[in-house]
Amino acid sequence: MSFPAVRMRRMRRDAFSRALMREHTLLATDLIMVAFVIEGESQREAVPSMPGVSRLSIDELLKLAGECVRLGIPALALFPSPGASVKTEDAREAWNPDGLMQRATRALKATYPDLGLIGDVALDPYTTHGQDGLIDEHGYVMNEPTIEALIKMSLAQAEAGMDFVAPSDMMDGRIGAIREALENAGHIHTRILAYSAKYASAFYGPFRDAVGSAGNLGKGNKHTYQMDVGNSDEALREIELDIHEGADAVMVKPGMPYLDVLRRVKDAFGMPTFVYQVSGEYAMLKAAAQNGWLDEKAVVLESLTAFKRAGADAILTYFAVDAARWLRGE
Ligand SMILES: NCc1[nH]cc(CCC(=O)O)c1CC(=O)O
Ligand SMILES: [Mg+2]
Repeated sequence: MSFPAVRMRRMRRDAFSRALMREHTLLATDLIMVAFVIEGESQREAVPSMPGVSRLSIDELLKLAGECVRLGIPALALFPSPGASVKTEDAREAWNPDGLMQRATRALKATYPDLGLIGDVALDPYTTHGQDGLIDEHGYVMNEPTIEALIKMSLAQAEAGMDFVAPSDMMDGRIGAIREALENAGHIHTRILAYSAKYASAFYGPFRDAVGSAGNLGKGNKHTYQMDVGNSDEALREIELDIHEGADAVMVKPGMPYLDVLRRVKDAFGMPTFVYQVSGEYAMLKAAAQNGWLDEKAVVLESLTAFKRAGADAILTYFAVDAARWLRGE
């Protein structure tokens, strides 16, 4: 059957039939807000490379959490920006029971027990060298010693009440090791969101400014553990391993340049599949909008809908609060 019997434009003519045939609709419940946490009180430090994003002290974080709850955003992903004074070669502050993440988690859980909390598990905010793991004398990130540190970090977060630990480090075998440690400690409900297919991307630049690891990393890079940009079969192998090691949800990161990977992952495994619209994606959209070159609301909602179309079950995005407000017409 062809033209004129088939006129694709017939269904597009009116808003009601466009609505009826729409395959994917973005909801506030698809979104995970991302926040950077700092010490202090009443502190909001603007991140210059991410206009509109601030690092928040715990009391300010509580206000953001309240807004997430009001808007129906199910979860908040926490990233610590602990400051230079606690950074060490061995990152030991990461598992201090009274460290920043642990205090933030307890405060949030006390006030908003139903808001899901996702804790980043990686050493980069806590190391003097800015790598996600512990390094040997050549600067190579050592796999097993790093896993031992990540286990301690995960247990500290779980103990504080974190709902999801989210290892973003890309060490081999860490999901299984963390799962076993959580089970042995009785944390049978703590979920693991595995950053399984995490690429060595230049789109993380503004994030490294935000958590204060950029200066420490210097000219270093993360190519010996994060994935090569040219690969997607490898992403499927990474995801499969993490599923077998006990991940509850898997992640593809970055987002917009990796929609093909997202689709392959969702099709291959049918796992809860999350995607991260990272800091550089935020900065790109924001900068163009601030120049008047793009319509911010339109492009942000379009980009988030595209993640759903590509197979994402949930989206970590710095735009979560804005997007949820726009979806309600606020
Ligand atoms: N463990 C580090 C980490 N966790 C999340 C991001 C990036 C997030 C973003 O760019 O928004 C990074 C940066 C990196 O791998 O260097
Ligand atoms: Mg892996």
